Amino acid sequence: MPALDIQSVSKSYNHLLVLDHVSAQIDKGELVTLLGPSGCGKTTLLRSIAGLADIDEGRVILDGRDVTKVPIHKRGIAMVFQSHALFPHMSVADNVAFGLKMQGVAKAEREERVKRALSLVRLDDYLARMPHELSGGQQQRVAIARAVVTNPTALLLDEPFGALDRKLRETLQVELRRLTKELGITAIFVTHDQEEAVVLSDRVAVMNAGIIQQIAPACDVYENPANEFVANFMGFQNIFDAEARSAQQLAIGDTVIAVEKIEAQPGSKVRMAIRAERVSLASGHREGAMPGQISSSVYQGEQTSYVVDTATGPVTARIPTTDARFAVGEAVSVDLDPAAIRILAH
Ligand SMILES: Nc1ncnc2c1ncn2[C@@H]1O[C@H](COP(=O)(O)OP(=O)(O)OP(=O)(O)O)[C@@H](O)[C@H]1O
Repeated sequence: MPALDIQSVSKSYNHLLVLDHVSAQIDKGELVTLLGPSGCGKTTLLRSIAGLADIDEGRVILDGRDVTKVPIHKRGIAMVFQSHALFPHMSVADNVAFGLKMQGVAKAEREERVKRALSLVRLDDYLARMPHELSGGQQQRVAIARAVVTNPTALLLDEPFGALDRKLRETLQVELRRLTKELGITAIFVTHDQEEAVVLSDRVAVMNAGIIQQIAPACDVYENPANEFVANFMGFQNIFDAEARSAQQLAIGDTVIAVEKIEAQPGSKVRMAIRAERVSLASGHREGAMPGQISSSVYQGEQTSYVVDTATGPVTARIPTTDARFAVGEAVSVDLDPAAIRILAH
């Protein structure tokens, strides 16, 4: 039985369909991220699970219990938001103890659980501090401790690290993952940052226009996008038309490439994707390779990104800067790594 079963949930705001029959099953102890562009419905889905938004259709089942009509405070859910919603006039310990107090947990047990929760977020020594005496990252750690201390059936996090700098975000991502795994908490994390989703998740649900486009382990979404939207969103810089010549041959313009396997009828048009890191370049035109001309280059530190004009259109190649030696206007051969070519579903 899944810990959370989202069954065909739909929601509209002013006749605009924001969630379109969304379904997903999440196992106990699993960390799933909802990833997608601004406005795709991530927060609305999270709020629907929490009971903060009424849904028009569908059901939300938590631990086998239909909670569709159950108010938020009776769902056993804890939430963490982007802005630190700590009580400003309460100490760190009192902030974390608040939910337990509401549940009527006795003082001695409360103190014990608050200490453990704060130790899990490495804030053992901060019990007596006030929120304004903490950094932004520490405040978010307190918010997480406050959320997990009540042993929620699910922990819902809405871009909790959105306001923090990159380095701190990375630290907190690792900590959050460790914490949820240690406690066996089922968690759903909203983000629009694909790197964050890949680092954190057991599975990533990529959303667009109120629909989950793909829900799969992070490496699958990253390496085997289900369709063009997911490929684009997961950073495939090169997406173009091609033709399946046979089960193992793909024609891109006049260039024919041997690939491992194509699931398409010979002669049919397909859309293909390849990451810029899997495209290599060589000076001059070589027989059998795709000919092109360098149109721009951007230095990116360890790597340099080139855009090459080809008969198929622009192709982006990202190669180690130490190997980069191409001038704008130079004629080059473009090689696509056959193992890295992905054929996209329509
Ligand atoms: N209370 C509301 N009333 C009317 N429209 C709303 C309301 N809440 C959200 N919307 C609309 O629903 C759509 C989805 O919003 P939602 O906040 O779920 O997106 P999101 O994917 O979380 O975006 P972001 O990453 O920008 O937070 C948007 O078009 C938004 O304008």
